[in-house]
Amino acid sequence: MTPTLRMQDVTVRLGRRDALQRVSLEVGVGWTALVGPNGAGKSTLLRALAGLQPVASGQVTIRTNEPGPPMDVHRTAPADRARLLAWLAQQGDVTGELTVRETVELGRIARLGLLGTPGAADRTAVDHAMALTECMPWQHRRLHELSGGERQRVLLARVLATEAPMLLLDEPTTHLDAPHQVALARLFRSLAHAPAAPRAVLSVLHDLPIALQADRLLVLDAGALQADGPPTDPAVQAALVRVFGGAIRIESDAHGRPRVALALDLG
Ligand SMILES: Nc1ncnc2c1ncn2[C@@H]1O[C@H](COP(=O)(O)OP(=O)(O)OP(=O)(O)O)[C@@H](O)[C@H]1O
Repeated sequence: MTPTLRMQDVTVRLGRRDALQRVSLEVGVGWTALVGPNGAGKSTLLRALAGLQPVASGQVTIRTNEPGPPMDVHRTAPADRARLLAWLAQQGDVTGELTVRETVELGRIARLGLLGTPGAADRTAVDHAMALTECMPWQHRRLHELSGGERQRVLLARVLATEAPMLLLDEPTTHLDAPHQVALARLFRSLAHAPAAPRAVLSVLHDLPIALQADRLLVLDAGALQADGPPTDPAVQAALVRVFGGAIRIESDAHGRPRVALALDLG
């Protein structure tokens, strides 16, 4: 069973303001996109779900198929958490001196712990993650020798190498060109719906055309959840237009599927 993350009535205080205000939601199997304007609290919400951001009130719990009550994510040991969920930071957090392969291997070390010895399964997971993100050709290059988009794909490979059932991805499409954004959207959908081991994929996205391909949208504004549902839900679409201040329009394509357009009236 894929684990489920549950956020109950969570408030996060940053400085003098509430970056999250009494947010409740559940994240389970499927591809969920978290969207909202700059400063809405998306990264804060993702960090709180990952147990990396202390909360002022409320609780985040993980339910697995282990017997017993759900675990409080903020009280779970880092190595146990790493087996359940993987997090892609908004700003790359690894040194540029490492090679691409060494960087992707860090994803396995988080899972093994520093004293664990990598084996054949670890090498296979690293190779597979690099193949999925098309990083294999640069495996011996150092991170600082890569372009922004190439580096982003390596950091994503590190997350995929963990083989964690829950992926929390903060702006995974940053720096990517259009073909690689589309490839990532396909990858998220296939990971979320893999018949043998479906995963929970939660991605913060500014690319609304890509976000509308997700199974579910969470619309956040000013630290509060404004809508939660599939992209076809009129309440979700209305919330999107509202939180982006009318800068976008939601239209229907020839098959009745929603698509987003920038309201490009420059006056
Ligand atoms: N360390 C901090 N101290 C005080 N306020 C902070 C701190 N970090 C973030 N904030 C504020 O908290 C709010 C939420 O920030 P957060 O990074 O979660 O937003 P976001 O939705 O991810 O934004 P973006 O789309 O720009 O990445 C913002 O108003 C931000 O200015």
